[in-house]
Amino acid sequence: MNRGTAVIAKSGRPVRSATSAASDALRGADLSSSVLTSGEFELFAAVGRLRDVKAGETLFLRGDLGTSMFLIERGEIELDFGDDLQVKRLGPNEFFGELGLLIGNHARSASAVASVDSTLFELHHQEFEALVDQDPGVVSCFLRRAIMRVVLNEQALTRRLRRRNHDLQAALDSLHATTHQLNQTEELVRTDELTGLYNRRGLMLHLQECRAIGMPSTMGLVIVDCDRFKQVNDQYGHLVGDRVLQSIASILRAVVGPDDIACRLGGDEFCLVVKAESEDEVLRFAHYIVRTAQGLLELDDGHDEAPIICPISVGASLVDAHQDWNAWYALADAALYRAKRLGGDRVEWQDASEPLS
Ligand SMILES: Nc1nc2c(ncn2[C@@H]2O[C@H](COP(=O)(O)OP(=O)(O)OP(=O)(O)O)[C@@H](O)[C@H]2O)c(=O)[nH]1
Repeated sequence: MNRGTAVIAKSGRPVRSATSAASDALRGADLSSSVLTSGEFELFAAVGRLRDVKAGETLFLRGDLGTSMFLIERGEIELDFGDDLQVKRLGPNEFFGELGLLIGNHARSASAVASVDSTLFELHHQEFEALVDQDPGVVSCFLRRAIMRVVLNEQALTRRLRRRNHDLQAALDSLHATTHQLNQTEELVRTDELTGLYNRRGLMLHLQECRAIGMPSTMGLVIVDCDRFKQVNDQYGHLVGDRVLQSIASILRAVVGPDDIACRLGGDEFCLVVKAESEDEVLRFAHYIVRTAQGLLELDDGHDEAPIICPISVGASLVDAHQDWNAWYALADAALYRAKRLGGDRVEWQDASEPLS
């Protein structure tokens, strides 16, 4: 060991004795700082190769394999770690690239570019080895500083990852809440507020979706319309009218299966779109609705109180899935029109093959 002998300065600058540099380095050194003590700096500078770099000059790029470390004597170096990580700026007496020196052929974790004209010292492995012999005290102090820097960087990275995780979780939660709200809004947009059935918009969207995934070639359409409903409103008031509409909605809800749709088209007009292949199947739905309303009317009969139901007319038809809603509606509406003309409180059928009356 050459403790106490003068260090040969590659840069040609005067150097203090290694012993004084070592004690200087150890005395009051803040090991968490990347700023070297003057003792450390002088010792490293003494063996390092002097390099002048111009503003904008690249020392190395992220991913390059490095074998040397740098000390900054003058100027400023920017370390760019890529992605959205903050650019680090190092100034006089700071060092960087030490893992390249200590590990050898270490992939640089940042790109180093001079932001202004700068003077650096570059240390390779053999120069560092020489220092180990000359002043193990300073080298050990430097190694502790380097390890501390790795640990601090790792802690900062862990903190950043935790924060990012937390932000990601918060973003996911808010995405969940927004999706939930959107679903609820979409549900509201598709639903009739008074009865909870699909509204016309909901029905159209639903049919669009059914067409997209493929629907059976025939369906049953049943249109339901209250008879003389205006009189209910006029005689008992709007709220009673509302309750009658809700009763009809309940009847429709009770008859539909999972593949059928019950909808309030508007005002006192409702419809059912049901999975059906024959006239009988569709008529079963239609007669059930009218009979249920008639049954409730009989219960209501003789009471002076406000009605919970009114007579209803129904038009029904088998419709071709390839035709559009207007064609479907024209068929069932022709049957409904006939039911109304015949005095209401009944079911009428319209065959697709017969002319609309
Ligand atoms: N209570 C209530 N009434 C409504 C609502 N929407 C529409 N109406 C009323 O429903 C009535 C429908 O009247 P019309 O189309 O003449 O039907 P109707 O009196 O049943 O006549 P017919 O169908 O020919 O027997 C109107 O008076 C509307 O004001 C609602 O949400 N609640």
